[in-house]
Amino acid sequence: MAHDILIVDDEADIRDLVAGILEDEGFTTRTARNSDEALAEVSSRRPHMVFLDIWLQGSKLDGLQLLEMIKQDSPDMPVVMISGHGNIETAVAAIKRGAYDFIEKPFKADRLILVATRALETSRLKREVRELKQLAPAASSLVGRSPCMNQLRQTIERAAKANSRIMIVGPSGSGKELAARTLHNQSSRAEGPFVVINAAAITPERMESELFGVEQVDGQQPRKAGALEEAHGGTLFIDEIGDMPRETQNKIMRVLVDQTFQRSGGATKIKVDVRIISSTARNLEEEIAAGRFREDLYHRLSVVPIRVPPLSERREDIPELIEFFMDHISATSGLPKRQIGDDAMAVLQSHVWPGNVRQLRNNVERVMILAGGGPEVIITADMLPQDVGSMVPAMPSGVNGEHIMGLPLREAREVFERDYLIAQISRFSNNISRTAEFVGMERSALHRKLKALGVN
Ligand SMILES: Nc1ncnc2c1ncn2[C@@H]1O[C@H](COP(=O)(O)OP(=O)(O)OP(=O)(O)O)[C@@H](O)[C@H]1O
Repeated sequence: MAHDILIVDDEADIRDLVAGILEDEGFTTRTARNSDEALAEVSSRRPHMVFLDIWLQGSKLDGLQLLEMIKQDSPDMPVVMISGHGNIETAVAAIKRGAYDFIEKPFKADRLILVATRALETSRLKREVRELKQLAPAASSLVGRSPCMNQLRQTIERAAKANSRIMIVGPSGSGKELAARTLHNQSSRAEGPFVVINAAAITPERMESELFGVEQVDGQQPRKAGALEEAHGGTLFIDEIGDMPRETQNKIMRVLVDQTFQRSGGATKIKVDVRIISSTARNLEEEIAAGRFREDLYHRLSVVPIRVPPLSERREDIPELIEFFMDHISATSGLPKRQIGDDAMAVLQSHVWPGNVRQLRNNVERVMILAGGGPEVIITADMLPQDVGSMVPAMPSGVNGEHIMGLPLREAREVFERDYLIAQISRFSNNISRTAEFVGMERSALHRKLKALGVN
């Protein structure tokens, strides 16, 4: 669809000239002679952009006043001011009030077309960013209200304010990168860049050029800026720091001491202001003991250590995470949301989740794709991916276990009751009141039952 451009000018010659040039380029144009006509055009159908004369002789509102009216109603619509010779100061004032740019009379056709194309492109990009932000709240919010997640959020909030280096420790897929992003977003560097480098995914040979950049062999210009340079004024997140080669560890140590480094193959010292957040799923103490990681580097990087707990320590977050992922996946892929039946939720909450939140998310997506049907479909336990259902260590062994068949009924029932109750208690994170409510017993009766079954 051709872009629709409104041209507001009291001079017929200028209106015709601008309209002619833009129409030759394939734009659709409308014209207005004064502020009343302009406002009527805008309210009849919002144009994609406006060219607006600063003076507007014989009009109720002058260009600046009209600009303010338009911006109040449509803050994202680009407005380019047309200024007469010697009006530059007014044009600058217009930009301060939200105009995208200005062109000075007399102008060349090329300049007019360039300004229009850029303004429309910027407006499109802004709209896309806004839409993507709406679609992807997932990128920056830590979901979960379990005590350990609340504690993590509190620690992040405190640590974000300080400028100190942070080491985030936690198993794979538990949310270390998300925690690092949250730290960055809550810090005074939030407006600066957040650059990620994954030490496990980069070969030792490439690690230095990725971090420090590469100098052009024959000239002064850098051929490639490294992650440290890109992160200037912001945060550098080094994922899986335990996998960083020893040689690079030595170099990064030097950066930490005086915040300067040299590009690969270069001699110039580059000074940067970067906050480093690192993460590891490995036990760095063991890596230090084995001589694979520098102890002094560890102490420098781990001024504030933060632990992200595995999902198995916060099973009560699972329903909220599932809801969150369903919303997100449904918004980004168009798949309908589903309802999770009680039996399926019990299995999902009892599963060990070695791949943590990432694995949970992938399984939610798999279920949404494979379930078929619409939002009315209720996911039952037998519809879950097989490896989820079969890897539930806390599920009653009496249900599928063979040994139950060798027991008399009374003892088999005891085995079942014990395993069933242990599984439910673990699912509710050892909260007896919530377990009692779910299994349909009084709290005191559940206590007595557990005592009789020998469960502590
Ligand atoms: N608390 C949470 N709330 C919402 N989404 C989460 C949460 N934790 C993790 N995720 C999501 O799970 C996925 C994995 O998280 P992330 O990449 O942060 O984990 P990680 O610990 O850095 O993993 P790795 O060790 O493999 O690098 C991401 O899609 C992330 O958005």
